[in-house]
Amino acid sequence: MTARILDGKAIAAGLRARLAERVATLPFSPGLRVVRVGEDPASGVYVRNKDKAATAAGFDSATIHLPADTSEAQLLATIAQLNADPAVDGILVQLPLPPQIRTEAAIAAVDPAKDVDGFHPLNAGLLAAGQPRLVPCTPRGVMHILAEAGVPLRGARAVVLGRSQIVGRPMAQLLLGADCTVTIAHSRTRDLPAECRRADILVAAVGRPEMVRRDWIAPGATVIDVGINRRPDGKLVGDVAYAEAAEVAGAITPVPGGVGPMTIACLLENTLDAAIARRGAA
Ligand SMILES: Nc1nc(=O)c2c([nH]1)NC[C@@H]1CN(c3ccc(C(=O)N[C@@H](CCC(=O)O)C(=O)O)cc3)C=[N+]21
Repeated sequence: MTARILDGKAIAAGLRARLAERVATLPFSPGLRVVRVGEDPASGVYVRNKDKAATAAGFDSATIHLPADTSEAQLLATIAQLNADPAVDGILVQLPLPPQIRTEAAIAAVDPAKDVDGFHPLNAGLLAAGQPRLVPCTPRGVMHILAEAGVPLRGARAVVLGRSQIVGRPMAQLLLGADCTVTIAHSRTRDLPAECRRADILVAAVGRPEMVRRDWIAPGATVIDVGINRRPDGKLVGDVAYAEAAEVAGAITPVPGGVGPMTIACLLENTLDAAIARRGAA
């Protein structure tokens, strides 16, 4: 068998087009502000792509770039200004942050109503309580891909590989909310390959290049690769050994062109949701 390729790039383009149509009907431009501290190189590409996508879809998007030696107090003051600015609907503090800033402090400083990353403990807690409000972009994007691909969720066995606050945990909550039987596996899981082989839907989000091999995948399973790792030779690879996995899986997302573009489209979707919730327009 050779797997169906789940084209996240195309699905993201469709989603962005629908969002742009909705934005065009609003009496305002939803405001998105990305706060970047320092020069993390991976963040550079991401911030540029996001800014381009947001502007093209009619959002009022801008990046606030602070120097690498910004103090935590200075960052919190910048966030407070954005919280207070009525034109700003969505705030994203780009991670990773430099070591002098506590990530939890920055995340907790964002007004939960403007937290378009869905990282604030209030939004994480609401999701865990089964009352999702603003949901992290990458897991939201994965749910769109599964829906577009027509993957049955009710009663399906889903294994999420990775337990981060950003992807693994919220991903598991969304799949549970869609009536999957969910396992969260991680670096300390005993016999990881056997655990993964039980999955109808396998979501790999560990950040280890090509860790998931052919024999970790049940024939016909849907494989979602969240990893974006740059190899020493410059090539972008996922957490899944793509070529061999595609020989057993029923469907698989590529890297690049899979989950990554969905993350950006869902950032716009969250920003539109936040804008409508805040301003009461429809
Ligand atoms: N507060 C915060 N929120 C984030 O969502 C966040 C963050 N910080 N820090 C960095 C990571 C990384 N991230 C990516 C999103 C899309 C692509 C993407 O579109 N990738 C393209 C390839 C781009 C390329 O060629 O490098 C693809 O997979 O096809 C990549 C990376 C969001 N992040």
